[in-house]
Amino acid sequence: MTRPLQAELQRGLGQLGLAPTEAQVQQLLDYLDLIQKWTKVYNLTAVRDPAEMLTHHLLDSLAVIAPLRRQIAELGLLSAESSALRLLDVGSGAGLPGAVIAICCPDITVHCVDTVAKKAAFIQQVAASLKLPNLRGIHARVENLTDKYQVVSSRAFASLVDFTTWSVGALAEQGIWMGMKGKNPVDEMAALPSSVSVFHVEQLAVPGLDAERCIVWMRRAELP
Ligand SMILES: C[S@@+](CC[C@H](N)C(=O)[O-])C[C@H]1O[C@@H](n2cnc3c(N)ncnc32)[C@H](O)[C@@H]1O
Repeated sequence: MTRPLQAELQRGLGQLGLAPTEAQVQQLLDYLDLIQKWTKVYNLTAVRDPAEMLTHHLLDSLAVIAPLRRQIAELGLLSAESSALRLLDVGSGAGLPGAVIAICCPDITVHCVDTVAKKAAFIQQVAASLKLPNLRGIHARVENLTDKYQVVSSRAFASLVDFTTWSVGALAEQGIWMGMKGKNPVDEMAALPSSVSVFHVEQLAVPGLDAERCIVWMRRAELP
C-alpha cells in the first residue's frame, strides 16, 4: 500500500467520523493488500486499480460502520445477556462489507457466506493473516443456513426480495436486514412481500465516490 493511498484512507476515515486504532488501520491496509494479491490468482473482484479499490470497496464498506453501530444501539441488539452480536454477510465475495466490519467492530462476530469455495477460503485466510478471531468464511448457499444472526447484511448481492427471502432462515427473531444499495431502490422495496417491513432508508456519503449509496434497513413485519 503506497503512502498516498494510506493518506487517502485516513482522510476518508475522518470524513466518516471513524476513529479506528492504529492496529485497525493497519489491518484495513493489510486487507487491501491481501485482496490485491489473491485477485491476481483467484479473480476475487473486477476492481483491480488500488485507488479504485480503496474508494469503491473499502471506503464504501466503511461508510456502513457508524450507521450499523447506531442501529445496534437504538434497537438494543447488543444486550448484556448476549456476549457478542452475530452478523451474517450474504454473498460476501472478497469480504465486503463483512471483513471490514470484523476489523472495525471486534465486538461483532462476523460470518461471511458465499457459494464460491475460493471466496470462503479467502475469508478464512484474512481471518488468519490479520488475526481476527471474530471473522469466519462459510462455503454454502445462504438458503441452507439455519444458525441465527441479529444482523444479516448484503452488498451487490441480489434484489431485496431475493436477499430477504433466501436469508430469512438465518435471521434471529428480533433481527434486522442491512441491504446496501446504490440509488434508493423504490421498485425493489415495492416488490417486497408483506412479511418484510422497511423501517429506514439511510442515505450514505462515501468519501471520494460521486455516486448515490443507501442502506435499506428491514425487519420482519409485525403480524396484525
Ligand atoms: C456480486 S458479488 C458481491 C460480493 C461482495 N458482497 C461485494 O460487494 O463485492 C455476489 C456474491 O454472491 C455470491 N452468491 C450468489 N448466490 C449466493 C447464495 N445463494 N448464497 C451465498 N452466496 C451467494 C456469489 O458467489 C458472489 O460472490
